[in-house]
Order: sequence, then structure tokens, then C-alpha cells
Amino acid sequence: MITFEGVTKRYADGTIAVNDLHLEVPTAEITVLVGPSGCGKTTSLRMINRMIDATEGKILLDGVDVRTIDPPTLRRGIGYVIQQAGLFPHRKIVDNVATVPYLLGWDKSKARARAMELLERVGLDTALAERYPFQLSGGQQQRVGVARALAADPPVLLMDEPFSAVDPIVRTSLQDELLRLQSDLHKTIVFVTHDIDEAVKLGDRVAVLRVGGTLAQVADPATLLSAPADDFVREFLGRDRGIRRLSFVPADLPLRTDLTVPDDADISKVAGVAAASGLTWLAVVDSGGRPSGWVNAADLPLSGTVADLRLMPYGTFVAGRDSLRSALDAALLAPSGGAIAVDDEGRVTGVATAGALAAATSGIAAEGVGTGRG
Ligand SMILES: Nc1ncnc2c1ncn2[C@@H]1O[C@H](COP(=O)(O)OP(=O)(O)OP(=O)(O)O)[C@@H](O)[C@H]1O
Repeated sequence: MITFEGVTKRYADGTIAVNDLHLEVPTAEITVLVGPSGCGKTTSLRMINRMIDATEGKILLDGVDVRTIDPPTLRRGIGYVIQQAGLFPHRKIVDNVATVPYLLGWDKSKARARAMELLERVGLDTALAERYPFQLSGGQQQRVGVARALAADPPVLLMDEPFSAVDPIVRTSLQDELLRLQSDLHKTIVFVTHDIDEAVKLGDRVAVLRVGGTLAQVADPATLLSAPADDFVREFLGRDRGIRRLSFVPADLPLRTDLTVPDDADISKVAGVAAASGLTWLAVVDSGGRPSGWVNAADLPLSGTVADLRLMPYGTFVAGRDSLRSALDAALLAPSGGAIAVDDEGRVTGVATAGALAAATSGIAAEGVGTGRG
């Protein structure tokens, strides 16, 4: 665990970058430092590995004041990843990744073997190992940066806006990869970003800093979104706070199993199912149990089968795994306003109606009453 105890950093020109910071970074979790430009995120991060020394206060690493550990020893146990990867341009990828093992005096073949294993681990083709950094895309370079930071298997990883220089799609896949790696590796990660979406996606805990280097709030993402501590945090979380919050609410929706029809059913059967259920929108299911679309029983021809009908678009969610946000997103894809629940194999398990979704979202809003405005 990393603990900031009343840490202040005053630069030589008098700038107070970090002001009396008290923060706990639990072991094996991702703690994100987020806040507007200049709020002291990078300074806070670099005080952990002593690239910058605190002016006042202490940072404890498992109870030991980092100021009592000499920087090279300290940094051996702390991986560091920065924006644009910061790779050595004249070293091959494999040698970049093996940098710390070489420094630790590992023999070359062991260090290279470790580097190859890590390249695979971060999702890179090992054929890239013999290239130089300029021969890789930005996203690939960033993965190499992560692999290099992990090379000596440090318990702590500091990541300073590691994914901000790549396009949004690559960025999403790097974030997903980091979460996947973390579920295996359980490192203690401190991650700096100015992007609140990235913060709530990656963080087990999110610390929001304000300019002047003070801590505005630290909480798990769901709490942060539902109960921002003050106007500054609320504003920083932005206008989509309500929608984003739904990502942390499981889609525990009542599922109707009487609203499906097989794709070879006769029209009269469709009408019968609609009449019995009292609802007109029905989900059409193929012979493999997978969804094919929605039909509106209020708009049926007099005869024929479901196969003759124009099916309307649909969205699905996995009940018991996906969030309420995913279920709502699925509903927004369908003119029925409902979402089709599927299992992990994509087979239909039921239907969440528009009414059930509305009830679930208003229930969430009611829970938030008194914990935040707007
Ligand atoms: N070497 C320095 N000397 C003086 N002031 C500095 C120095 N380094 C940073 N600062 C100032 O300290 C404050 C915090 O800087 P820091 O880089 O920690 O912020 P940040 O939150 O990481 O910002 P950004 O998101 O823009 O990278 C800023 O006002 C910055 O100008």
C-alpha cells in the first residue's frame, strides 16, 4: 500500500503543485488521479518514485518512507509508463523491454526470453521484437511501454497519461488490455489521466484533484458518480454523469419470457402471443435460440408466417453480467424500446420491456436523491 501523509510540493519558484495531500493507494488496486491541467497529478505520481521529492509530509510504501530508500533501489520495484511510451529509439523492441532486466544483471538470453513473454502478454506479435520503435504504431509502442514497465515484475506501476496520445479506438483497446492484465497480475497501480471517462473505467478508486493541488474527493467510481462531494467534482464529472453512472449498476431487470415467437411461427400465433401478454412488441427467435429482431403485432398481415415480416432492429444485453447502461443502449437500438436478454452464448433468455427499463432507471434516480444535483 502507498500512503500520502500530508504531502506538499512547493517548486523553487513558489508554485504549490500539491497541497497537504492525504491519500491511500491500496495494494493490488488501480487508483486513478484525475483532475484539470496543472492540478498536480504528475507531481504526485513522481513523488512516489522520487523523481521529485516532497517538500513536506511523507509517502510511505508498505509503511517505509520512500525518502529513506535510495532512488535506484526504489525504482527497481516500481514500473513507470509515460505518454508516447518513451522508448529508446535506437534499441530494438526486445531490448527496450529488457532494459531493467539488463540493468539488474540478468543474462542476455534470460532477459530476452522475459521480454518475449511480456510482448505476448501485452497483446503484441513477437515478430515485432526485432523492430525499432519508429517502425511501430503509437498503440503498439504504448503496449511496449507497458511491457517494459512490467519486465522486472515490480509490485507497483505508475502510469502517467499512458494512453492519451493514441486515437480513441486504440485507446479503448489499451484500456481493456490493461484491465485484463490487471485481473491476472494484481499490481498496485497509480494511473494519472485528465479524462474522467478513463478514470471511472479503469479506477477501483478515483482521486479527483483540483488546481492548487488539493484533493477534492476520493471514492470508487460508482460513489463518485452518484455522490460528488461538491460543485467542482460535479462539474468535472460533466453532463453525462447520469448515463455514466448506469455503467456501475447491474442490469437486474425483470425478464419476460412470454414475449418471444419463433421465426417460423404462423401470424395467428404471433397475434395470440401478443394478446395473451398484453403487449404488441415481440422478440423473434431463430431455431438456434438467437434473436432475429422485433415484430409489432399491432401491424400484422392477415396471413403468412413470421418469415414474411420485416423484422425491426434489436439490441441485446447479458443479464447478470452487463450493466443497466448496456441494457438501455440495447433498448435504444430497437423501436420497441425493449432490450433482449441473452446468455453468454447469445441465446435469448427473456425480454426487458421498455416499462421495466423505465422503472429501473427511475429507481436509480430515486436512490441518488439528496446525494447530488442535476
Ligand atoms: N519544475 C517546476 N517548477 C515550477 N512549477 C512546476 C514545475 N513542474 C510543475 N509545475 C507546476 O506545478 C503545477 C502542477 O503540475 P503537474 O505537472 O503536477 O500537473 P498535472 O496535473 O500533471 O498537469 P497536466 O494534466 O497538465 O499534465 C502546475 O501549476 C505546474 O505549472
